[in-house]
Amino acid sequence: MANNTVLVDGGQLTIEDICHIAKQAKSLKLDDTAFFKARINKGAEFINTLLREEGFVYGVTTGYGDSCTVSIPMEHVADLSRHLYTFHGCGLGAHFDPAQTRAIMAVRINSLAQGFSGVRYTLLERISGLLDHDILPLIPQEGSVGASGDLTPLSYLAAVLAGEREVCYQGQVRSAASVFKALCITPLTLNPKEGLAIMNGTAVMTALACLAHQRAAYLAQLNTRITSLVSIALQGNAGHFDERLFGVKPHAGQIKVAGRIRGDLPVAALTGRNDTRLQDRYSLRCAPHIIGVLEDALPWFRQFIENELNSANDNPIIDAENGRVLHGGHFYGGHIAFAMDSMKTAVANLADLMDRQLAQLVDPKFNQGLPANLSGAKAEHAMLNHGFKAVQIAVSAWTAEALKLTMPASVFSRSTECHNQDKVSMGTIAARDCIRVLELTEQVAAATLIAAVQAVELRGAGQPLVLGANVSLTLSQVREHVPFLESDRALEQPLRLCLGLIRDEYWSLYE
Ligand SMILES: N[C@@H](Cc1ccc(O)cc1)C(=O)O
Repeated sequence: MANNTVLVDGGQLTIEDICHIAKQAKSLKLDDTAFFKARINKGAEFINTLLREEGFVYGVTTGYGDSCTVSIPMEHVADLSRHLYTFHGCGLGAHFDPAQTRAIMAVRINSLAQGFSGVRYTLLERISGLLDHDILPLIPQEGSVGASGDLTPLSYLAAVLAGEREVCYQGQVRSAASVFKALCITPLTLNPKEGLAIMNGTAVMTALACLAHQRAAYLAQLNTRITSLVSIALQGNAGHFDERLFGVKPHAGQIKVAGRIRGDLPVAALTGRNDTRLQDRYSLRCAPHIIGVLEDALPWFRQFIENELNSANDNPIIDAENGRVLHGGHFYGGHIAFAMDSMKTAVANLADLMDRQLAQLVDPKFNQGLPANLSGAKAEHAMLNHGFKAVQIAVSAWTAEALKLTMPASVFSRSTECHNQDKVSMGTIAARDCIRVLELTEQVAAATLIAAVQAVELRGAGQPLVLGANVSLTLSQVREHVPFLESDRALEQPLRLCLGLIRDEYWSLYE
């Protein structure tokens, strides 16, 4: 398999696979072997057999959810999928961006490829075809309770496959019908179970969770490097990251963070006892204990996310092999809800940590002799210049906004749909909150990184510092893009630039 493709064959995908497809670093390749096609088609054929022999299948010859007691006469069965995506066309709010939309499509196709949804191979091919052409359904973000699946947002994928609603194609919003016509794509008439199979799962929240996991992992490393810079700039006590010290409280992620900071600090700082200050404030001394929580949680987040990603999250489950239709609640996104609620809390704690680190850097009462607000102005203009004062205020605002979003979404279950869905996950809201918390925390990181680099340079102005290779690399990689702040400057542009670099994972951090 060429390594610029991700094979979807009913096997296991990783978070990275989904992120690669989302960012177009790799393309999705659907298994086209006769074996796989037959395995998938067997489910669709089994539904036809059931219809012929028994004349009854939930969601095929019945209404949906609480309306399952309503029977659909055979002559109307073919219209049911169209009705399903049509009445769910009520999403509101901003649309998912292109990367998120690709991730959603890839996650859904992978669930259908498990072979338990009773859809035709053709349906998988059509979703994969949309990804190949980068025809992206315009999906509104709001309107899923994340338990009866992401029904409403996924109805936009179902409708587009049928040639309805709008897509984003080559950067423009156009009707799906016009794009299909231009590319000679025939709209797909969905089979009776296919509308439900596309919509009755957790693809939206799981896709966001994959993207969030990658961003959170990078932020944990970036916050670690920033902590090293802050410690150097504040002449911190390197002994706080001592190997033996962490050996006696052995959380693996915490040990990893302490080790990374230790590796970043100049060797001289590690040898002696810090005689100027015994104990730094908690935002330095406890940084491994804060970042370490996220580092330790990332593996279990991954386990939850990848399990969901590689599952048949649908209902009913069509077990063609054993000739059974299994009715359950696999559309319920409880694991993703919990992972996202937890991740947003751990990430917002990083925002809070960096906010406190920056507060120390700018404050002449605590910054060990650095200029107020880290202003780099020469003495004759010092009184005019305010350096990072407004940036620090903005960081406090972004941090407050991130912290405010940590209210768990999963505890806000509402009994809905005539009390059929009387307990729901709210996982999609949790995932959207998590993405927003990540955005805000990246803003905090961009500002703190620029300020910390300035602080290290100011510290070195009197007597040049001996810096380790990692830290020197970060300094030069920041300085390639953001010059030293001597006289007051509007910092929006460098902040935006830095934010883009964080999102592209530009800085080399740790192995
Ligand atoms: N998730 C429901 C199906 C459903 C679909 C659409 C609805 O509007 C409501 C319910 C089930 O599988 O039981």
